[in-house]
Amino acid sequence: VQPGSPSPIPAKLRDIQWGKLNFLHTTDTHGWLAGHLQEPSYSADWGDYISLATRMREQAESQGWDLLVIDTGDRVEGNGLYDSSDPKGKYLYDILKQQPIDLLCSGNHELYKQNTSETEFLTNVPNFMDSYIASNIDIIDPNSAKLVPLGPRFKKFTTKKQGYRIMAFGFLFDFIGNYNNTRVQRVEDAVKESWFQEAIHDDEIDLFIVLGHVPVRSEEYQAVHEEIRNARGNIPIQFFGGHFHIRDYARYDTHSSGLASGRFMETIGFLSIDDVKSTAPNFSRRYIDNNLFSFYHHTGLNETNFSTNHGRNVSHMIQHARHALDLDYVHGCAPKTLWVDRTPYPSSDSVYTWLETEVLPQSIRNPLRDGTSALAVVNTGAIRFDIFKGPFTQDSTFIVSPFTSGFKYIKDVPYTTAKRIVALLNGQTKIFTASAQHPHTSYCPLAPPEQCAYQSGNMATKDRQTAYLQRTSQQHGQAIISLEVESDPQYFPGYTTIDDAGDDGDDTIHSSVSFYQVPNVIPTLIHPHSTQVGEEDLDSSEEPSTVDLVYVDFIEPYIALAAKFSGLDVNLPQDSDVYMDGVTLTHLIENWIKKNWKCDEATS
Ligand SMILES: Nc1ccn([C@@H]2O[C@H](COP(=O)(O)O)[C@@H](O)[C@H]2O)c(=O)n1
Repeated sequence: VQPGSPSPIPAKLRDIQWGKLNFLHTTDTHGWLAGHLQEPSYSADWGDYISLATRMREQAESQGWDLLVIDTGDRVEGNGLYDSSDPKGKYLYDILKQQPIDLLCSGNHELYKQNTSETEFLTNVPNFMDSYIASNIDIIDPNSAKLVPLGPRFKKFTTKKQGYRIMAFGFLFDFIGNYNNTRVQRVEDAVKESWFQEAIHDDEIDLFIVLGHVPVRSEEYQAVHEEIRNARGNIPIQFFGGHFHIRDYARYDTHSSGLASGRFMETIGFLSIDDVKSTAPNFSRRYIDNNLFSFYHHTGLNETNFSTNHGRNVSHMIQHARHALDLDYVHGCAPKTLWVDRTPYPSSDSVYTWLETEVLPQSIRNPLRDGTSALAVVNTGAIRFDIFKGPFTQDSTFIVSPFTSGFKYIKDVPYTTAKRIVALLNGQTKIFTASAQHPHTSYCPLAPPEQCAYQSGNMATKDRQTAYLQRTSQQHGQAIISLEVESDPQYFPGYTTIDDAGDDGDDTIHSSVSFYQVPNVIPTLIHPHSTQVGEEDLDSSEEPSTVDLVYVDFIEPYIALAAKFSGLDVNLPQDSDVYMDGVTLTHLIENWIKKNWKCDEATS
C-alpha cells in the first residue's frame, strides 16, 4: 500500500470458491495503480495485487490447479499517475508490466489519441508480447506507415497444471470515437473473418476465453457467443468484460458466463471453473474489494507473510513516481464531499450542481465576447470521480477531470435553439446513445460509463430492478439506478451487486449505496460580463435572445448532430471557434479550487 493510505475496515467476508481453473480479473483501472488514498475499501496498490496474484498462483499450483491473470483495458486516463506526467504514462507502463498478465486487450481510452495508441503499440504490446490480443483493432505503424494489427488476433495455449487447451480472443466494443490512426472493426464483422472461423473450428480446444473491453451484456458479446455456439455446440466459453465500470456477472447458458470487474482498482474479480471438461462445469464468481484485509483473508496469510519482495518493490516504484509527480501537493480543501451519482442531481451535494452554479459561471469567460451571454454545455462523463471532503491534491485534479479537451463556441445562437440542443442531447429518444436498431449499444459517449449500463436498460434481474426503480422514483422524484438491499448498521457502505448468480457476489458484506441517474449534459447560462473596468457584472434576470453556445470540444460531433435536428444552420467545425485558448475543464476546476477552497481546521 502507499504511505498514508487508510487501513481497511475489518468486515464480514464471503470466501472464494477455488476450481481447477481460476482467474483474477481487472478492468478500467484508468491509472489507479496506487489504489485509493481516501477510501479504505480500495486502498491496496498494484504492488499488493502482484503479491495477491503470486500467492494465489502458488496456492493453486500446489493443488495442481491453474490461475490466469486477465486485464480488459482502459488502463490509461483518469489518475495523476498516468495523466500528470510529460509524456503521459511516463511511469505507468513500467509499473503495469510488473504484473505477469496472461491475457490482456485494449480499451477505448487507449485509442482516443494518436500518441496513446502509438505508445500502446510501441511499448505496452511488446511488454506483454503474445498475451496482448487485438482481435478487432488495427493501427498505422508509425515506423512503416502501414495499417497492421495492434497485436495478435488470438492466442492458443495450454495451461501449466491441468493442461487445458485454450483459445483466447481480445475484443473492443464497436467503438467509433478513436483517432484516425487506428481502425476498430465491428465485432459482429470480425467474427465472420476467416481467421476467426478457423480459430473457432480448431478441434484441439477445451475452452474458449473471450476477453474484451466490452460490456458482458452487449450485442457484441451476443455475436461472439452465437458464432462459437453455432460452430462448437456446448463447449465452455468464459467471457471477461468491462467498459461500463460496473460489477456484473452474466450467465449465457450452462457452459458459459461473463464477468465484469468494476473500475478504478476498486475490484479484483475472481472466477473459477470446476471442471472445464465435465458435462456440467461449475462457475463461481467473487468481486474482491481491493484492500489488504480482503487479500489476507482470501490467501489465509497476514501482514508478516503476504507481501512478496516483488510486490513491495512495485509499491516503492509507485511511491517514487507519485513523489516525482508531486501528486500529494494540496491545491485546496473541499469543504464537503461532492458526488458524481451517489446523490440526486441537482442537489447541494452533486458535483454537477457545484460545477454549474459555482465553477462554470465564475470561470467561463472570453474577454472578446464580454457583452454576450453564454450557454456553457459540459458532458457529465467529463467528470470522472467524486470529490471527497478534505485535501484536494494534484492527483485529485486528474482523478476528477483528466481530459485535455478545451472549450469551443458557436456565436450568437438563438437562446431557444440552444436550449433545444441541450434538450436533444439529454433527450429520452436516446438518438445520441442507443438507437432502435441497436438498443443495447455499448457506446454512449456523453455520460459517465456506469450510466450507460442503466440507459441501455440491459442489467441483471431486470424485472426486480424495474419494479424497484418505479417504486423509488415515485418516492424520490428521480430515478435511482441501483438496488438497495436491507441496510444494516453493522455493515459499512459499499457495493451490493445483483447479478445473474444472485446477490452474494461481493466478497465484503456492505450496506448499500444508492446511485442516481444524471443527464448526458449540464447547461449553465452565463450572463454577460461588463466591459468597463470596475463595473459590476450585468445582472440579467431576463432570458437573453441569443447566446454563445460554448461546449467542451470532445462533444462537438454531438453538438453538430443536435444543431442539425434543431434547425440551426451551422457547419461544424468550420463555424465554431476556440472560446478560451489553451484552457481545459481541468484547468478551470483546479484554478477555481485554488481561489475558493482554502484549507483551514474545518476542511483539512
Ligand atoms: N476526451 C474525453 C474522453 C471521454 N470522455 C467521457 O468518458 C466516457 C468514456 O469513458 P469510459 O471510461 O467508459 O471509456 C465518454 O462517454 C465521455 O463521457 C470525455 O468526456 N472526454
